[in-house]
Amino acid sequence: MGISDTIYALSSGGLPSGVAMIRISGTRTTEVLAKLSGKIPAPRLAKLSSIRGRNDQLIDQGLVLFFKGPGSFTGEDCAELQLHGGKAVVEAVLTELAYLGCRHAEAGEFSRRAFQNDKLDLVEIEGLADLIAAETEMQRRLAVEHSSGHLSSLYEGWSRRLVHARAMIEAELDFADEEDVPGSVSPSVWADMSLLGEEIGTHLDGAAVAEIIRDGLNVVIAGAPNAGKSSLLNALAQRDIAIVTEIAGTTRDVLSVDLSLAGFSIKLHDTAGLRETQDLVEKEGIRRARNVISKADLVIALSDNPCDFPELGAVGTIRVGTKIDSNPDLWDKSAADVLISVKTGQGMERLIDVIVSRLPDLNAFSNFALPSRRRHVDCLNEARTAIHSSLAAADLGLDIQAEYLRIAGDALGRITGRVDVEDLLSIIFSEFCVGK
Ligand SMILES: Nc1nc2c(c(=O)[nH]1)N(C=O)[C@@H](CNc1ccc(C(=O)N[C@@H](CCC(=O)O)C(=O)O)cc1)CN2
Ligand SMILES: Nc1nc2c(ncn2[C@@H]2O[C@H](COP(=O)(O)OP(=O)(O)OP(=O)(O)O)[C@@H](O)[C@H]2O)c(=O)[nH]1
Repeated sequence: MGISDTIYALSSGGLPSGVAMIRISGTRTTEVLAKLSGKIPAPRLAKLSSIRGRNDQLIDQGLVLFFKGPGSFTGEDCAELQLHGGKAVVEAVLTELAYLGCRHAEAGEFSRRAFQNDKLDLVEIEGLADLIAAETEMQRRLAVEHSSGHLSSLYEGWSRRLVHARAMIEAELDFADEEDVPGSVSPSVWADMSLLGEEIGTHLDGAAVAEIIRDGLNVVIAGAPNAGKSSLLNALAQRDIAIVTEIAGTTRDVLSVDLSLAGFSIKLHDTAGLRETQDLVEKEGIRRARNVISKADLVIALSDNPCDFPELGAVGTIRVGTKIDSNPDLWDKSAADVLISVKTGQGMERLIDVIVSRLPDLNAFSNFALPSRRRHVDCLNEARTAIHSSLAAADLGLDIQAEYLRIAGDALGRITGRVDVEDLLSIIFSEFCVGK
């Protein structure tokens, strides 16, 4: 490796902070530590040291940790400097590291090295990125299943079963008599492949829920002008985000806000009131409203008049009657799912309960080992299809059946990164922050 194979970055967050952590990785780690702190501490023991720059000038007193490769996060020699989290302190140490010939790490570069040194596979690395990005409890639980290796073990178990089946088939092909057509493979092999296809199918059933947990549920507030849409958005967000006026047609563009409900991330969108109009700007607003409604996971349809609910044709709709403080007599029970007044707060808790009841039922899943990324889902689908093709190809010969199982194994291997993923790496690692 060249002179700048040793990388560094501030791995902790914004400054100033109580303590800041600078991480170093690469072949020159010990040399750099010796220059900065005079000595190399015993591996994995935090040692309080003076950190000195050129001319022996004291920069800070902090904790120094050394991790001898390959027993480190990246698999290389690594070090951590846990400093006082002042801007100038950190700046001085980073400057010193550059002076000593190290290079600032790129986003995700520590994790990339961990992958290259077989410390982490791609599922774990993607899980780490998700764990760092997680804002809700559900996102954290999903991510930690990936980052901790649980999902990787599941996929590796499946890969081993495929390899075993292929080995049994190859043995039959190799050892069948020259004149003989290859005989049959033990039925238990096919029974296991059939079971594996089902297991992958069940696992894939969790993908829709995982996607909602990871990317959030799209909830759209829709209805006629003046129905109280913007008032509801502001009330649910507990912030003054949308402009509220008595003028019908106030909201033009789609306004979005992120909420956390029952541990789920919700993307709530306020839209322009739906009506016939000649106003060009309002027309465009309504076009955008219809567009987000068509992509919604859930629509909250508002009306301040029971005879006037918008017909949206959307998948999941909650019908909400508004302004019941001013028009209580207009409504009978059957007209709406929920009646609210943003002004008095009446019905708001019930509305939230109804929204939560429309969220995926996590009790249906025994754990959070769910496929959360398009990339995983595509590979899993490919593997399942190939297994089914193999099972259906009994008439075409064992070699064709074995080839389908090879395709299935490769698809699974691409999830964890054991097979053919060079072109994916830059995309995956670029999602990371620097220092990870
Ligand atoms: N101070 C500090 N805290 C941290 C990290 C870190 O790098 N530094 N982590 C960074 O993400 C996470 C912990 N993850 C880590 C993963 C592996 C190793 C490591 O040294 N692995 C070696 C030895 C394993 C062992 O002794 O059990 C190895 O895998 O060989 C360290 C931290 C969260 N907390
Ligand atoms: N009395 C009463 N008035 C309400 C309530 N909610 C909203 N309003 C009033 O109804 C009017 C319209 O509210 P908005 O929230 O702007 O309605 P909107 O559906 O977003 O309207 P557009 O942007 O025009 O589509 C405002 O004057 C609000 O103060 C309520 O619960 N009770």
